Amino acid sequence: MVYLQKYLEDCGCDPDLVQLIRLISRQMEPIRKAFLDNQFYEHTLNASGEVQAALDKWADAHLIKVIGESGYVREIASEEQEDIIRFENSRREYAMVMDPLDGSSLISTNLAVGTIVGIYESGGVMQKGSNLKAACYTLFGPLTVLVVSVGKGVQSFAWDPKSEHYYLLKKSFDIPEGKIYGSGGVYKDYIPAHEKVLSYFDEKGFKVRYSGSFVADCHQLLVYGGIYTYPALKKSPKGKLRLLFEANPLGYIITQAGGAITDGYQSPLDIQPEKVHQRTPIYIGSAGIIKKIEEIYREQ
Ligand SMILES: O=P(O)(O)OC[C@H]1O[C@](O)(COP(=O)(O)O)[C@@H](O)[C@@H]1O
Ligand SMILES: [Mg+2]
Ligand SMILES: [Mg+2]
Repeated sequence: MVYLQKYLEDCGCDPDLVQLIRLISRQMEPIRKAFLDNQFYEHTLNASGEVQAALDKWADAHLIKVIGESGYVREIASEEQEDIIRFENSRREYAMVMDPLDGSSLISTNLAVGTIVGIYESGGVMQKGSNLKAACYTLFGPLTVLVVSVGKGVQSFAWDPKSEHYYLLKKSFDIPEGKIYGSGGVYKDYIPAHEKVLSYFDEKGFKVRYSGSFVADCHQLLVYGGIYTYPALKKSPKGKLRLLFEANPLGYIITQAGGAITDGYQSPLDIQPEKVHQRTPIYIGSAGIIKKIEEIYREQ
């Protein structure tokens, strides 16, 4: 069995980056254990104006504390924090963006949710996603699975509670041109370009697979191919998902697996962020389908 730390070291990762990814990965069991006592919703809103789940706040506070104390990270931007958090005493310049708990609306349904993290080597968090040094996410499903990319393709690791290690599950992913899709939003709010994209999916006989958890709906694309989308809507032209915490880390990983991401016109990975919590429309998944989606948008 190949364990996470050994695999990252064999990839030639900086030792502190190996330790940072390992430290992040080891917070997933405490987060998983916190599910039981954090099934309720708070009366507070996050910076995106969304009601916070107790687990959103628990995971956010836990990760900020542990990662902040590690000394590896200079800045953290979190979906659950209004402002960027700076650690003056950090001994390294890594900068981390995170969605501490993605899929919050599913916590009480026991469907798969996860934690999303992007890591920049230096230069702070307000950077293009194309500058990411590494990205990872966990999926709290039947297994606790960690999916990670350090720029050398994509690997998945499974948590083994007996040995208390993550061991290598799959050492590479190559996204096929699949025929499943999941679209956020409601029909009456769809813009004409998105309606045309959905008609294309129907013509091609695509099946709907949408759970309400971005990280879970994206993860399945690594295996089956296809598309996850939360598009621009009439009343919210930038869609729902956040550029820094959701689009960029998953866009980096899916691209590393031979897939692609677009907002309809360009890759969000090429967008210079202006606001910490800015949103972006997202189509993510099989590269050939993304190309077709951009053709449809160009024809509008
Ligand atoms: O409930 P909707 O409108 O379908 O939106 C679901 C989407 O919202 C999200 O839950 C937003 O993420 P958070 O749970 O981190 O806020 C995505 O995971 C998911 O794809
Ligand atoms: Mg999210
Ligand atoms: Mg979240």
